[in-house]
Amino acid sequence: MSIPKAELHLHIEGTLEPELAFALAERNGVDLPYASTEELRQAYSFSDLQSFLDLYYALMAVLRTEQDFADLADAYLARAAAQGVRHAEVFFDPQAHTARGVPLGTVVEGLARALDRAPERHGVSTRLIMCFLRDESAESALETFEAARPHLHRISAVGLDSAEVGHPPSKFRAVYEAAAAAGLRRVAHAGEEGPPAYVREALDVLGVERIDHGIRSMEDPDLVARLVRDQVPLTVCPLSNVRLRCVDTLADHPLPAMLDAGLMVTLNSDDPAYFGGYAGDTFDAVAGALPLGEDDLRRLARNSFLAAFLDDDEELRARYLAEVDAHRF
Ligand code: HPA
Ligand SMILES: [Zn+2]
Repeated sequence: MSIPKAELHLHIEGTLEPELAFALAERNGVDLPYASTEELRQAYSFSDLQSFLDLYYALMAVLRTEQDFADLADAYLARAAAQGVRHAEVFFDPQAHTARGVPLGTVVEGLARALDRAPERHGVSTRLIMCFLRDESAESALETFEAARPHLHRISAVGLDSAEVGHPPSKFRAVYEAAAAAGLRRVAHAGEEGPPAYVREALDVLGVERIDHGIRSMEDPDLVARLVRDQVPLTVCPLSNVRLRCVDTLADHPLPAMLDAGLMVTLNSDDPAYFGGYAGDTFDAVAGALPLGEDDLRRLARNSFLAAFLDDDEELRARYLAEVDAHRF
């Protein structure tokens, strides 16, 4: 679906398509334990978040140089633009790379090379969001933040991702305080596999402005009432939820109930190379499987720009919103 949209929940490492993984493996002399792209694709069958993360981190071995990160981001931006994405807020996982000996500067400067030219090359504006791995220690997150200080002019926000259960947001209070003091915006994954209490903690302890996923909030009516009252954006990823078995089938997804409840929901692709679709594919899939009308789809697209970190360019946000309003299905 080509309606103009912002992508607010997108892990750049999750856009690594099998073809690019093999090309980078060859360029860098990295051995992949798969004979072909088809064999690799067949491994994309997940039982939960952890089973996905194991493959996701393993494949990152092919990403080594600035050019690799630039090529990865440029390939994503081209695909996103072709599916109506006008603005992309891109997550990256620095610790997944520094742990393999790839310097943080290589990652940030490589990604920035592609992001900087995205407006002319692809007609896409961008922001970069640095995520901490919640299954690593709080000290490691703080060290990562300190290492990122020379690059903060490139980074708009911090986020929190990886294995959720057993790693509550409160573990990261200190690094979120440091990020806020440095003027960064704050988001966090919460309520994907973890309980509604993690969503509350992300808001109350970490001071986040948006919740990534947040679908399990629906189990807690008081929390839903608060999220509606404050219009806290939830970056929902239905294809991810089905592939990681947080939801049985797309037809069972709580997206319509979330919209009915008055929640500020946006639609996103999370790790599109692994979960079966980019932003436009995700709009197509939910439109096909769920009782959503054109008004709902337009609302989801409007929400994506309203929830975007475009406060420093309200003119651009207004232009995007006007494009959504002018869209004909
Ligand atoms: O959906 C996700 N959840 C947590 N961590 C992640 N890292 C990439 N995708 C995800
Ligand atoms: Zn995610």
